[in-house]
Amino acid sequence: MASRVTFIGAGNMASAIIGGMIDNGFSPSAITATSPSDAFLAPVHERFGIHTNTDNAAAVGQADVVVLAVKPQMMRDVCEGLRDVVQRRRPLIISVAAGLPAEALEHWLGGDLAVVRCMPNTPSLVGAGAAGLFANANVSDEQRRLATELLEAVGLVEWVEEESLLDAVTAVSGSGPAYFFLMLEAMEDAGVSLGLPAETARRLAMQTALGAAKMAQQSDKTPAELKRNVMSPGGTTERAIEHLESAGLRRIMGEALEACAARAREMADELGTR
Ligand SMILES: NC(=O)C1=CN([C@@H]2O[C@H](COP(=O)(O)OP(=O)(O)OC[C@H]3O[C@@H](n4cnc5c(N)ncnc54)[C@H](O)[C@@H]3O)[C@@H](O)[C@H]2O)C=CC1
Ligand SMILES: O=C(O)[C@@H]1CCC=N1
Repeated sequence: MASRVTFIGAGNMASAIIGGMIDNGFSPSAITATSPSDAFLAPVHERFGIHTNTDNAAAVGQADVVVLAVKPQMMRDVCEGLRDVVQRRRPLIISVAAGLPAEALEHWLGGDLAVVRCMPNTPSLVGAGAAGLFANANVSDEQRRLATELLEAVGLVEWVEEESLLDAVTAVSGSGPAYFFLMLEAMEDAGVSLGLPAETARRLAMQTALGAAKMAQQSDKTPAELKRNVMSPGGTTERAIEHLESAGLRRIMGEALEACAARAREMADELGTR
């Protein structure tokens, strides 16, 4: 891709996307990341060989795409500091911040801009990300293709046509890796309680998660059917699944994802954008 991409912020999410882009053949020389402190920038420069800059506006001066990857609480100040250069240059803006509406970002950046809101996740770092994207009315088909190309370099891209659905995407896939990491922790602990060495239990749990996800992706059966195929009548899996169901796992997952989406809405309210 010939486009020059500047990341404002060089933390977990920016590093995950940058790493995935480079693994997928994007040129490090077309990527710049910014942060107020060199302490954050030195590791990403060493790791990825990209340009770095402590001056956000200078880094945006050459960019075709600007990825806003700072904490939501900092976004307003960051955007207002970029207003002049963004209005001159008019790059495609892609925000990965949870909660913040495209309209607020556009307003803070001076108005009338093409803004894509993206909710990615950290497995982007290993090329297995999942991102939900929403485009405001100013985004052209060409810019949609550009955003798709950029995010597809690090995984699955799903566009949503209603912005409010990004809160649901946050609940399922944005925060989702943490639920599976929790599950891995719990399965390792349970394996250790049953006598396995911790490393063995961890490797078995990780490979099982990977295998189950791959099977679910590749099979034309639903997860419910695949689950039933593991459950021999009167066997071991049936006993474990009965326990999870009667302990309310489905209800707990539903409540957890609802709490997650509610927090995304609350964050937007706290930042005075709704
Ligand atoms: N961590 C995750 O799994 C996900 C995070 N997000 C979103 O990504 C965004 C970033 O989150 P993380 O990467 O986890 O945070 P982080 O704390 O790891 O990174 C934030 C970065 O912003 C930099 N920064 C702070 N002030 C700045 C400024 N004035 N100018 C330029 N850079 C500045 C920091 O130095 C740091 O490099 C958030 O808005 C979050 O909602 C979205 C999806 C998943
Ligand atoms: O926890 C958070 O707020 C961010 C957004 C989605 C994943 N991490």
